[in-house]
Amino acid sequence: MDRLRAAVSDRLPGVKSFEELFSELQHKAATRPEGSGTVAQLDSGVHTIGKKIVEEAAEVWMACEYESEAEAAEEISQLLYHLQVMMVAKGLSLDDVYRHL
Ligand SMILES: N=c1c2ncn([C@@H]3O[C@H](COP(=O)(O)OP(=O)(O)OP(=O)(O)O)[C@@H](O)[C@H]3O)c2ncn1[C@@H]1O[C@H](COP(=O)(O)O)[C@@H](O)[C@H]1O
Repeated sequence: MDRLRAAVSDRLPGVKSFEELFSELQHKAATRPEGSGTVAQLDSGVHTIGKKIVEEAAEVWMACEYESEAEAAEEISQLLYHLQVMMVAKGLSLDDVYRHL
């Protein structure tokens, strides 16, 4: 728990954690604000979200093999986002996934 607290307090201001992003996406799904890309993704369905995950995974691979660390990190963040969108689409919680880690 101390390590978790240290990791949170070390984070740059304005930078969200995996858990914070997931809460935000769940809130967007529940409130459906105008202009939300997440709501549009959710409306597009599991098949389209799945294709996006595969596309982002390929971008992660390419960035890690051929691009900078910063570009690799950005692609990884996008993959994590789209995985979270799929979790919300499927009604999965963080614990549903964490129990397999
Ligand atoms: N972290 C993300 C995030 N990562 C990736 N993406 C989306 O994933 C796309 C990936 O970019 P690419 O360049 O790979 O894709 P692209 O092919 O150019 O884009 P598209 O043609 O697919 O739109 C981006 O265009 C975003 O639409 C994200 N969209 C939203 N978020 C966060 O999710 C939260 C809710 O966002 P909204 O629902 O848009 O309010 C906010 O905190 C956002 O910062």
